[in-house]
Amino acid sequence: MDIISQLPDRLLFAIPKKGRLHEHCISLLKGADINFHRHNRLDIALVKNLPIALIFLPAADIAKFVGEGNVDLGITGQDMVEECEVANKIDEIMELDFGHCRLQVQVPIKSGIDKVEELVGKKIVTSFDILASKYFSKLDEKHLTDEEKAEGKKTKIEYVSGSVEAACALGLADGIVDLVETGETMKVAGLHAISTVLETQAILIRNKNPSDPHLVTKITSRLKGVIAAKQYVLLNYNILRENVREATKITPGRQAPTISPLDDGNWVEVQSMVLKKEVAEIMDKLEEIGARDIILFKIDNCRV
Ligand SMILES: Nc1ncnc2c1ncn2[C@@H]1O[C@H](COP(=O)(O)OP(=O)(O)OP(=O)(O)O)[C@@H](O)[C@H]1O
Ligand SMILES: O=P(O)(O)OC[C@H]1O[C@H](OP(=O)(O)OP(=O)(O)O)[C@H](O)[C@@H]1O
Repeated sequence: MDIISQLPDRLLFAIPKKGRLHEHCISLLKGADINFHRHNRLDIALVKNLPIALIFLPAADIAKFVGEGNVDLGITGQDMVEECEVANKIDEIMELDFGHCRLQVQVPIKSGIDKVEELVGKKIVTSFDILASKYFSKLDEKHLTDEEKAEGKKTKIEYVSGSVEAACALGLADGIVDLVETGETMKVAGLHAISTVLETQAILIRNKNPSDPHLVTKITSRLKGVIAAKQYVLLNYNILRENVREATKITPGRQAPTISPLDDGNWVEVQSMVLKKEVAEIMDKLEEIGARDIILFKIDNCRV
Protein backbone atom coordinates (compact mmCIF):
# COMPACT_ATOMS: atom_id res chain seq x y z
CA MET A 1 0.00 0.00 0.00
CA ASP A 2 1.31 3.44 -0.92
CA ILE A 3 0.94 5.32 2.36
CA ILE A 4 2.01 8.74 1.10
CA SER A 5 -0.68 8.91 -1.61
CA GLN A 6 -3.36 8.36 1.05
CA LEU A 7 -2.29 11.20 3.33
CA PRO A 8 -4.28 14.06 1.71
CA ASP A 9 -7.56 12.32 2.59
CA ARG A 10 -6.69 11.88 6.21
CA LEU A 11 -6.49 13.91 9.40
CA LEU A 12 -2.82 14.09 10.42
CA PHE A 13 -2.29 13.26 14.11
CA ALA A 14 1.27 13.62 15.49
CA ILE A 15 2.45 11.29 18.27
CA PRO A 16 5.83 11.43 20.10
CA LYS A 17 8.01 8.83 18.37
CA LYS A 18 10.12 8.05 21.47
CA GLY A 19 10.89 9.32 24.95
CA ARG A 20 8.76 9.71 28.05
CA LEU A 21 5.42 10.33 26.34
CA HIS A 22 5.52 7.62 23.66
CA GLU A 23 4.20 4.57 25.56
CA HIS A 24 1.44 6.60 27.26
CA CYS A 25 0.27 7.80 23.84
CA ILE A 26 0.18 4.29 22.41
CA SER A 27 -1.96 3.05 25.29
CA LEU A 28 -4.24 6.11 24.96
CA LEU A 29 -4.78 5.38 21.24
CA LYS A 30 -5.49 1.74 22.02
CA GLY A 31 -8.03 2.70 24.70
CA ALA A 32 -9.77 4.99 22.17
CA ASP A 33 -9.94 2.13 19.62
CA ILE A 34 -7.71 4.00 17.17
CA ASN A 35 -6.21 0.93 15.44
CA PHE A 36 -3.07 1.11 13.36
CA HIS A 37 -0.14 -0.96 12.24
CA ARG A 38 3.23 0.81 12.18
CA HIS A 39 5.61 -0.72 9.65
CA ASN A 40 9.18 -1.20 10.75
CA ARG A 41 11.22 2.04 10.52
CA LEU A 42 8.27 4.03 9.15
CA ASP A 43 7.17 7.20 10.98
CA ILE A 44 3.74 7.27 9.33
CA ALA A 45 0.95 4.78 10.10
CA LEU A 46 -2.53 4.72 8.62
CA VAL A 47 -5.36 4.16 11.09
CA LYS A 48 -7.41 1.17 9.96
CA ASN A 49 -10.82 2.18 11.31
CA LEU A 50 -10.80 6.00 10.93
CA PRO A 51 -9.56 8.43 8.24
CA ILE A 52 -6.49 9.38 10.27
CA ALA A 53 -2.74 9.09 9.61
CA LEU A 54 -0.49 8.97 12.67
CA ILE A 55 2.82 10.79 12.24
CA PHE A 56 5.54 9.80 14.72
CA LEU A 57 7.73 12.82 15.50
CA PRO A 58 9.98 14.16 18.31
CA ALA A 59 7.84 15.90 20.97
CA ALA A 60 9.41 19.32 20.23
CA ASP A 61 8.62 19.13 16.51
CA ILE A 62 5.00 18.27 17.25
CA ALA A 63 4.36 21.64 18.91
CA LYS A 64 5.98 23.42 15.95
CA PHE A 65 4.24 21.41 13.21
CA VAL A 66 0.77 21.71 14.77
CA GLY A 67 1.38 25.46 15.16
CA GLU A 68 2.40 25.81 11.54
CA GLY A 69 -0.48 23.66 10.27
CA ASN A 70 1.67 20.82 8.87
CA VAL A 71 -0.35 18.46 11.02
CA ASP A 72 -3.88 18.90 12.39
CA LEU A 73 -3.61 17.38 15.83
CA GLY A 74 -0.83 16.32 18.19
CA ILE A 75 0.23 15.18 21.63
CA THR A 76 3.18 16.91 23.28
CA GLY A 77 4.18 18.54 26.59
CA GLN A 78 3.00 21.99 27.70
CA ASP A 79 6.72 22.77 28.12
CA MET A 80 7.28 22.13 24.39
CA VAL A 81 4.45 24.46 23.38
CA GLU A 82 5.99 27.21 25.50
CA GLU A 83 9.56 26.48 24.37
CA CYS A 84 8.55 26.55 20.69
CA GLU A 85 6.55 29.76 21.29
CA VAL A 86 3.48 28.45 19.47
CA ALA A 87 0.88 28.95 22.24
CA ASN A 88 -0.96 31.58 20.14
CA LYS A 89 -0.99 29.38 17.02
CA ILE A 90 -2.58 26.28 18.56
CA ASP A 91 -5.60 25.37 20.68
CA GLU A 92 -4.89 23.29 23.78
CA ILE A 93 -7.80 20.84 23.70
CA MET A 94 -7.15 19.07 26.98
CA GLU A 95 -4.64 17.95 29.56
CA LEU A 96 -3.94 14.21 29.34
CA ASP A 97 -2.88 13.51 32.94
CA PHE A 98 0.51 11.95 32.14
CA GLY A 99 4.00 13.38 31.55
CA HIS A 100 3.70 15.40 34.75
CA CYS A 101 6.97 17.13 35.64
CA ARG A 102 8.50 20.51 36.49
CA LEU A 103 11.07 22.59 34.62
CA GLN A 104 13.43 23.67 37.39
CA VAL A 105 16.57 25.67 37.96
CA GLN A 106 19.12 23.36 39.60
CA VAL A 107 22.57 23.91 41.10
CA PRO A 108 25.18 21.64 42.71
CA ILE A 109 24.34 21.11 46.39
CA LYS A 110 28.03 21.77 47.14
CA SER A 111 27.87 25.25 45.53
CA GLY A 112 26.02 26.61 48.55
CA ILE A 113 23.69 28.53 46.22
CA ASP A 114 20.08 28.41 47.33
CA LYS A 115 18.50 31.45 45.69
CA VAL A 116 18.03 31.83 41.96
CA GLU A 117 19.14 35.49 42.15
CA GLU A 118 22.64 34.24 43.00
CA LEU A 119 22.87 32.85 39.45
CA VAL A 120 22.39 36.25 37.80
CA GLY A 121 25.39 36.91 35.55
CA LYS A 122 26.50 33.28 35.70
CA LYS A 123 26.31 30.45 33.15
CA ILE A 124 23.27 28.21 32.67
CA VAL A 125 23.14 25.11 30.47
CA THR A 126 19.77 23.77 29.27
CA SER A 127 17.76 22.13 26.48
CA PHE A 128 15.09 24.80 27.09
CA ASP A 129 17.09 27.85 25.99
CA ILE A 130 14.02 29.95 25.06
CA LEU A 131 12.24 29.44 28.39
CA ALA A 132 15.49 29.77 30.37
CA SER A 133 16.39 33.00 28.51
CA LYS A 134 12.97 34.51 29.24
CA TYR A 135 13.20 33.46 32.88
CA PHE A 136 16.71 34.82 33.47
CA SER A 137 16.25 38.01 31.43
CA LYS A 138 13.52 39.01 33.92
CA LEU A 139 15.99 38.39 36.76
CA ASP A 140 18.76 40.30 34.88
CA GLU A 141 16.36 43.19 34.39
CA LYS A 142 15.65 43.30 38.11
CA HIS A 143 19.12 42.71 39.51
CA LEU A 144 21.61 44.26 37.04
CA THR A 145 22.25 47.95 36.45
CA ASP A 146 22.14 49.32 32.87
CA GLU A 147 25.92 49.63 33.07
CA GLU A 148 26.34 45.98 34.05
CA LYS A 149 24.04 44.95 31.22
CA ALA A 150 26.05 47.03 28.75
CA GLU A 151 29.26 45.43 30.05
CA GLY A 152 27.84 42.02 29.06
CA LYS A 153 27.23 40.81 32.59
CA LYS A 154 23.89 39.26 31.70
CA THR A 155 23.25 35.59 32.55
CA LYS A 156 24.59 33.36 29.77
CA ILE A 157 22.28 30.63 28.52
CA GLU A 158 23.83 27.76 26.56
CA TYR A 159 21.86 25.07 24.70
CA VAL A 160 22.69 21.35 24.93
CA SER A 161 20.46 18.66 23.47
CA GLY A 162 20.66 16.14 26.35
CA SER A 163 22.42 14.94 29.51
CA VAL A 164 21.96 18.44 30.90
CA GLU A 165 22.47 17.19 34.46
CA ALA A 166 26.17 16.52 33.74
CA ALA A 167 26.94 20.16 32.81
CA CYS A 168 27.83 21.44 36.29
CA ALA A 169 30.08 18.48 37.14
CA LEU A 170 31.90 18.98 33.82
CA GLY A 171 32.55 22.63 34.66
CA LEU A 172 30.35 23.83 31.80
CA ALA A 173 27.77 25.61 33.93
CA ASP A 174 26.99 27.15 37.32
CA GLY A 175 23.41 25.94 37.10
CA ILE A 176 21.06 24.09 34.79
CA VAL A 177 17.41 24.32 33.78
CA ASP A 178 15.97 20.83 33.30
CA LEU A 179 12.87 18.70 33.82
CA VAL A 180 12.31 16.97 37.14
CA GLU A 181 9.77 14.26 37.81
CA THR A 182 10.87 12.00 40.69
CA GLY A 183 14.03 14.01 41.38
CA GLU A 184 16.17 10.87 40.97
CA THR A 185 18.36 12.22 38.13
CA MET A 186 18.93 15.47 40.02
CA LYS A 187 19.89 13.61 43.21
CA VAL A 188 22.33 11.27 41.49
CA ALA A 189 24.01 14.28 39.82
CA GLY A 190 24.44 16.00 43.22
CA LEU A 191 22.06 18.83 42.29
CA HIS A 192 19.09 20.45 44.02
CA ALA A 193 16.28 22.61 42.68
CA ILE A 194 16.16 26.25 43.74
CA SER A 195 13.20 27.45 41.65
CA THR A 196 10.51 26.31 39.23
CA VAL A 197 10.20 27.82 35.76
CA LEU A 198 6.99 25.94 34.91
CA GLU A 199 4.89 22.88 35.70
CA THR A 200 3.94 20.73 32.73
CA GLN A 201 2.02 17.66 31.59
CA ALA A 202 1.11 16.10 28.25
CA ILE A 203 -1.64 17.82 26.27
CA LEU A 204 -3.72 17.27 23.15
CA ILE A 205 -3.30 20.24 20.81
CA ARG A 206 -4.88 21.17 17.49
CA ASN A 207 -4.14 23.63 14.77
CA LYS A 208 -6.62 26.53 14.72
CA ASN A 209 -7.94 25.32 11.33
CA PRO A 210 -7.84 21.51 11.33
CA SER A 211 -8.78 19.74 8.07
CA ASP A 212 -11.71 17.84 9.64
CA PRO A 213 -13.07 19.56 12.81
CA HIS A 214 -15.81 16.93 13.17
CA LEU A 215 -13.22 14.14 13.37
CA VAL A 216 -11.19 16.19 15.87
CA THR A 217 -14.29 16.37 18.10
CA LYS A 218 -14.81 12.62 17.78
CA ILE A 219 -11.20 11.81 18.73
CA THR A 220 -11.31 14.32 21.61
CA SER A 221 -14.45 12.76 23.02
CA ARG A 222 -12.95 9.25 22.82
CA LEU A 223 -9.72 10.36 24.51
CA LYS A 224 -11.67 12.19 27.24
CA GLY A 225 -13.51 8.92 27.92
CA VAL A 226 -10.28 6.93 28.20
CA ILE A 227 -8.77 9.49 30.60
CA ALA A 228 -11.91 9.64 32.74
CA ALA A 229 -11.99 5.82 32.87
CA LYS A 230 -8.42 5.92 34.24
CA GLN A 231 -9.20 8.65 36.79
CA TYR A 232 -12.61 7.45 38.03
CA VAL A 233 -14.15 4.31 39.51
CA LEU A 234 -17.82 3.48 40.01
CA LEU A 235 -19.00 3.15 43.59
CA ASN A 236 -22.21 1.33 44.50
CA TYR A 237 -23.65 1.20 48.03
CA ASN A 238 -26.81 0.89 50.09
CA ILE A 239 -27.77 3.54 52.63
CA LEU A 240 -30.73 4.29 54.91
CA ARG A 241 -33.05 6.72 53.12
CA GLU A 242 -32.68 9.22 56.02
CA ASN A 243 -28.89 9.38 55.41
CA VAL A 244 -28.98 9.72 51.63
CA ARG A 245 -28.46 13.51 51.59
CA GLU A 246 -25.33 13.20 53.69
CA ALA A 247 -24.12 10.27 51.56
CA THR A 248 -24.55 12.11 48.27
CA LYS A 249 -22.54 15.03 49.64
CA ILE A 250 -19.68 12.53 49.97
CA THR A 251 -20.34 11.05 46.50
CA PRO A 252 -21.91 13.83 44.38
CA GLY A 253 -20.86 12.10 41.13
CA ARG A 254 -19.71 13.91 37.99
CA GLN A 255 -23.25 15.02 37.10
CA ALA A 256 -25.35 13.60 39.92
CA PRO A 257 -25.55 10.19 41.64
CA THR A 258 -28.14 7.57 40.59
CA ILE A 259 -30.45 6.72 43.48
CA SER A 260 -32.71 3.66 43.24
CA PRO A 261 -35.21 2.32 45.80
CA LEU A 262 -34.59 -1.07 47.41
CA ASP A 263 -37.26 -3.66 48.26
CA ASP A 264 -36.92 -2.58 51.88
CA GLY A 265 -38.43 0.94 51.66
CA ASN A 266 -36.11 2.31 54.38
CA TRP A 267 -33.07 1.76 52.17
CA VAL A 268 -31.84 3.10 48.81
CA GLU A 269 -29.03 2.09 46.48
CA VAL A 270 -26.63 4.83 45.33
CA GLN A 271 -24.34 4.64 42.29
CA SER A 272 -21.74 7.33 41.65
CA MET A 273 -18.46 7.97 39.79
CA VAL A 274 -15.67 8.95 42.20
CA LEU A 275 -12.02 9.88 41.71
CA LYS A 276 -9.81 6.79 42.07
CA LYS A 277 -7.24 8.65 44.17
CA GLU A 278 -9.94 9.62 46.72
CA VAL A 279 -11.81 6.33 46.86
CA ALA A 280 -10.36 4.85 50.07
CA GLU A 281 -11.19 7.98 52.04
CA ILE A 282 -14.68 8.15 50.51
CA MET A 283 -15.36 4.52 51.46
CA ASP A 284 -14.24 5.26 55.06
CA LYS A 285 -16.64 8.21 55.25
CA LEU A 286 -19.54 6.20 53.78
CA GLU A 287 -18.97 3.42 56.29
CA GLU A 288 -18.97 5.97 59.13
CA ILE A 289 -22.47 7.16 58.17
CA GLY A 290 -23.79 3.60 57.94
CA ALA A 291 -23.46 2.71 54.24
CA ARG A 292 -23.51 -1.06 53.58
CA ASP A 293 -22.44 -3.35 50.73
CA ILE A 294 -20.06 -0.75 49.30
CA ILE A 295 -18.82 -2.13 45.99
CA LEU A 296 -16.15 -0.58 43.78
CA PHE A 297 -16.20 -1.18 40.01
CA LYS A 298 -13.35 -0.46 37.63
CA ILE A 299 -14.41 1.53 34.55
CA ASP A 300 -13.05 0.10 31.28
CA ASN A 301 -14.15 2.99 29.13
CA CYS A 302 -16.73 5.75 29.26
CA ARG A 303 -18.04 8.93 27.65
CA VAL A 304 -18.23 11.99 29.87
N1 LIG B 1 11.11 12.68 33.65
C1 LIG B 1 9.98 13.02 33.03
N2 LIG B 1 8.82 12.73 33.59
C2 LIG B 1 7.66 13.04 32.99
N3 LIG B 1 7.58 13.68 31.80
C3 LIG B 1 8.72 13.98 31.22
C4 LIG B 1 9.97 13.66 31.80
N4 LIG B 1 10.93 14.07 30.97
C5 LIG B 1 10.29 14.62 29.94
N5 LIG B 1 8.97 14.59 30.07
C6 LIG B 1 7.94 15.11 29.15
O1 LIG B 1 8.15 14.44 27.92
C7 LIG B 1 8.46 15.38 26.90
C8 LIG B 1 9.47 14.76 25.97
O2 LIG B 1 10.65 14.55 26.69
P1 LIG B 1 11.68 13.41 26.31
O3 LIG B 1 12.97 13.70 27.05
O4 LIG B 1 11.06 12.10 26.52
O5 LIG B 1 11.73 13.71 24.76
P2 LIG B 1 12.72 13.40 23.68
O6 LIG B 1 13.84 14.37 23.80
O7 LIG B 1 11.90 13.39 22.42
O8 LIG B 1 13.18 11.92 23.98
P3 LIG B 1 14.61 11.40 24.42
O9 LIG B 1 14.90 12.02 25.77
O10 LIG B 1 14.41 9.91 24.47
O11 LIG B 1 15.55 11.86 23.34
C9 LIG B 1 8.99 16.60 27.66
O12 LIG B 1 8.84 17.76 26.91
C10 LIG B 1 8.12 16.60 28.88
O13 LIG B 1 6.87 17.20 28.60
O1 LIG C 1 13.26 13.49 37.97
P1 LIG C 1 13.46 12.25 37.15
O2 LIG C 1 12.35 11.27 37.34
O3 LIG C 1 14.81 11.63 37.38
O4 LIG C 1 13.37 12.67 35.62
C1 LIG C 1 14.15 13.71 35.12
C2 LIG C 1 14.93 13.32 33.90
O5 LIG C 1 14.02 12.93 32.86
C3 LIG C 1 14.33 13.67 31.67
O6 LIG C 1 15.31 13.06 30.92
P2 LIG C 1 15.18 11.66 30.20
O7 LIG C 1 15.45 10.56 31.17
O8 LIG C 1 13.85 11.59 29.50
O9 LIG C 1 16.35 11.66 29.15
P3 LIG C 1 17.16 12.83 28.45
O10 LIG C 1 18.09 13.38 29.49
O11 LIG C 1 17.84 12.13 27.32
O12 LIG C 1 16.13 13.84 27.96
C4 LIG C 1 14.91 14.97 32.21
O13 LIG C 1 15.69 15.63 31.23
C5 LIG C 1 15.71 14.52 33.41
O14 LIG C 1 17.02 14.16 33.08
